[in-house]
Amino acid sequence: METYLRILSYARPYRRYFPFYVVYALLSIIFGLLNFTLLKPLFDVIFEQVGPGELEQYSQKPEFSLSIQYFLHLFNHYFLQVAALYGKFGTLVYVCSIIVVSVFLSNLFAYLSGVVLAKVRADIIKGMRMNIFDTVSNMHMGYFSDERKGDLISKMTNDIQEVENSIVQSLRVVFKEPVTVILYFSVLFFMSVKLTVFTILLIPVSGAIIGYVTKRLRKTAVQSQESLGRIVNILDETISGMRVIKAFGAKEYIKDKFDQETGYYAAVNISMARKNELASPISQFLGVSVVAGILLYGGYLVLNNESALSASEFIAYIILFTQVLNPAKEISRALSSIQRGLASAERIFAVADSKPKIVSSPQAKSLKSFEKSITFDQVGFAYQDKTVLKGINFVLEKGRTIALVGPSGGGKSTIVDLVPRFYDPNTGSVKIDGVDIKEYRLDDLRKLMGIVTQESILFNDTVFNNIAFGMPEASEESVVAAAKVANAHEFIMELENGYHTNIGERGTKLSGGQRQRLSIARAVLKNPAILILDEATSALDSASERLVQEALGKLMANRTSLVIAHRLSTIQHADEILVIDGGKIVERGNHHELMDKNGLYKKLSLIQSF
Ligand SMILES: Nc1ncnc2c1ncn2[C@@H]1O[C@H](COP(=O)(O)OP(=O)(O)OP(=O)(O)O)[C@@H](O)[C@H]1O
Repeated sequence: METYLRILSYARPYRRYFPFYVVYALLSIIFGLLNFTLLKPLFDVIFEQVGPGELEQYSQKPEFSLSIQYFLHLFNHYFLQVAALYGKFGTLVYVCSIIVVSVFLSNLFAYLSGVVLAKVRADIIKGMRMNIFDTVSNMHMGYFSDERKGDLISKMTNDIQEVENSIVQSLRVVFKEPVTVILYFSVLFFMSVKLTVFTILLIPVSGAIIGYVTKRLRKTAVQSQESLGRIVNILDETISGMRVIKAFGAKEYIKDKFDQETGYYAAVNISMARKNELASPISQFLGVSVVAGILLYGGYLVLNNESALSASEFIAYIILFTQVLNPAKEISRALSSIQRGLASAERIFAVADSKPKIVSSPQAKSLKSFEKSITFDQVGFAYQDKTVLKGINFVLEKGRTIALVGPSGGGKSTIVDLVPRFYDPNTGSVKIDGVDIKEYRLDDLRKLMGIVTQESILFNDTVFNNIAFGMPEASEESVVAAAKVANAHEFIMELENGYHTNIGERGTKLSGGQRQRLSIARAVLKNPAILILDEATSALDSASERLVQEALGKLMANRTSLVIAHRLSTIQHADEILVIDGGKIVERGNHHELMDKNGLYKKLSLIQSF
């Protein structure tokens, strides 16, 4: 229930539509009901059931009062007048015309209420999507290594779709169908209390049976959505890793994996469908059984003259009752789909409720410029319980470059990730201009930095938008200027549409070196005070390598840079080199000092393995 209400809370901004919906829905129900209440007089006329007493009774117009009695009387008054004037057939035409008009109105209002609901439904889902997207984009980096990507994508697409299909669809059922049932039952009560009490006694029994079936659906729904998450994961890995899969002949392996998961998904869905499909036949069967019961009991009462119902009233009663079955069935069907939707909604809300571990503190200071230095003071860090950094101390002065080198897995990437607060240290602190970076506003801190990663992170967009990423106000000239500094302008101009060429997903239409130069151009345009650079390890051909090196050189010139270095040229130009191994700084100094030391650095440089 709590989850359900929470979904509805997304509709709060649209509550002004609710009165429209209520009015339309009520009118639709009332006009629908009118059809069936016309049946009784119709039968009366056809079966010639109207006695002289009744004729007498309705010959006068009634005194106005706001009661069912008044309207019934008024209706019968006109009805008998029409009957007297036009005869049986004329009355039939009269009744049928009213039926046609009221069916038309009933459906018109049903349509209008549906339109209002569709708007609210679309808005609820949009609100949910935006909410999740926002939450996920605010999460700290660690979250993305803990959560499976496929599962996240699946939650943001399939689960939301499931909520849309089931729960929001059932909104109609929440109001319209129960009101229909209540109104129809009121009329039934009005017609015969005895018979209606009898039918109401039968309903909880059928309700309990249907409830039992639908409750079991939820667990299966969770399994199904989790499996779908894994399917998306495999698909994502397969498509992004197609090159490796083909080269290593791993097609069969990945196919088997996919086959297993889709097989499981199919099995879960079959089991879910079995339960789901059961709901409708069961309610159909129970419904007809109830009608048969009423026929039997009511027929007995009528035959033995124990009921106030006339024969035509009894038939009208039965017909009206069968009309209650439809909304009742809708309610039972909605109950089963709500269970599925709730399972999805819970998965979505688990994401929506995750709290980012790295946020600006409420008293955070603004940080407009970088003046003096970045300091690592006794920094220690662990991923969960795996310690990867211990007692890291260094000072990076403004305008200087520090290069981090060392064997793989030593902790270099982790060190640079602490500067933009992708992670926070467990012990010690990282300071900018003498103040712990946790005390600055996160946005301000990151605005000072430009990051060029080992793999060029490009988006399926134009060259222009990839360079001006996060800077929508950047001018054409500034983007071109940045591209020129990054040695990218020439190749961009050779592309089909120059700066407006779409570079494909992750820039697959470009070469490795071109991708790197685009990433560099992006950093040049941002012109950050602090540059964090993770040099690519993959070797480029010498011409391309020279262009990239030159571009990097220009990017780093007169800038404060923290570089994970793999190129000897970068290392030689660094003011200080920190050799990182096993989470510690094991050697430090410039190139010559370190070569003289005869330690790990010398060993690494001799085998060229930075
Ligand atoms: N998200 C993570 N969760 C758990 N452990 C991690 C995570 N990221 C890295 N590690 C571990 O932390 C250690 C340091 O990794 P890091 O990436 O900082 O090393 P590195 O020196 O940059 O290596 P490389 O040169 O290969 O990129 C490694 O042992 C690695 O297995």
